[in-house]
Amino acid sequence: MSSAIINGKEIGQEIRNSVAERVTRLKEQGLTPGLAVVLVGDNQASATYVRNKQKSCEAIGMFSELIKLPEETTQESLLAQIELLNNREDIHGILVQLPLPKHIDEDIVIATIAVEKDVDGFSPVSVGKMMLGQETFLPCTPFGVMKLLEFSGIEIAGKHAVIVGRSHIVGKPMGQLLLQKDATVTYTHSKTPNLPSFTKQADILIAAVGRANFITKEHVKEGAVVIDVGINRDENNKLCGDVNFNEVDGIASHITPVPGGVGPMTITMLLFNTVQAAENKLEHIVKL
Ligand SMILES: Nc1nc2c(c(=O)[nH]1)N[C@@H](CN(C=O)c1ccc(C(=O)N[C@@H](CCC(=O)O)C(=O)O)cc1)CN2
Ligand SMILES: [Mg+2]
Repeated sequence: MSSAIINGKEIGQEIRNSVAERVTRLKEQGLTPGLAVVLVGDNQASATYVRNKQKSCEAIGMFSELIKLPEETTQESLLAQIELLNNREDIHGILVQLPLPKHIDEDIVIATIAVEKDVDGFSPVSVGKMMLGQETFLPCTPFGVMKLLEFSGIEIAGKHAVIVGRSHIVGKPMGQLLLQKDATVTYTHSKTPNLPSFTKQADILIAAVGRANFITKEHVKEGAVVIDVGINRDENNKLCGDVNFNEVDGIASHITPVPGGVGPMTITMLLFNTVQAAENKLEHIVKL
């Protein structure tokens, strides 16, 4: 029997509909949520993601502004742009599309974004708050995975979640969010010996390694929930995940496809966070 497909396009659309209603309510109160997207250089994939983010904002009535800077932009002038956005009343969320050109220090740039506008949830303060379980913006991809699990009715408490990958934007926060929902979490990575001996124990397996079709049937326990965060190109230049879907289909109880699984949730949760940022501001004004 085939595994149940977790459809990120459908779940994402459902969440976007409710975010759109929140946008309408904010506009009735005279506030249009605004997102600034900063794109440096000419990475084609980044340009596509940024375009999709802007289109998604427009589709739900949010304002978005693209700040497009040339590849040779200095770190100093990028930081100055972010400071300007930090101080703008019409901008509630700021995101800097990653990766940045090599001569720019990503850590310094991200740390410059005002925490109340950090809708990617990447700044050290946002990450610290997340670790402490405090209210903050959660990073969009792991936040989206939590929503996929929730909407699919998958129990997390008491389950063994195994994460493959330890990036700052996916693997590390993913483990934290699952831990906060009472999963037992194991982190694995490229230097983990005998990887299948760990992944085979997973009730929930999160693949975030960035290697095409890396997770095969030998990594997966019968009945596991398999979440594929990878976006890769295979030898035929076809979009594929970190999981060899055809091999794992039928072994897993549930599986996310690529495309159409985790990917659409990343932009959905960005919209969600930006609306939240605008609502926070309105609440602040009301309190004053
Ligand atoms: N500042 C940020 N930079 C980057 C992030 C991020 O969350 N914030 N994540 C990735 C890229 N990314 C968004 O920026 C992103 C990647 C993929 C998708 C997506 O919808 N994927 C589709 C397939 C798209 C395709 O056809 O190529 C899918 O999986 O269905 C959305 C967002 C790195 N940088
Ligand atoms: Mg760099």
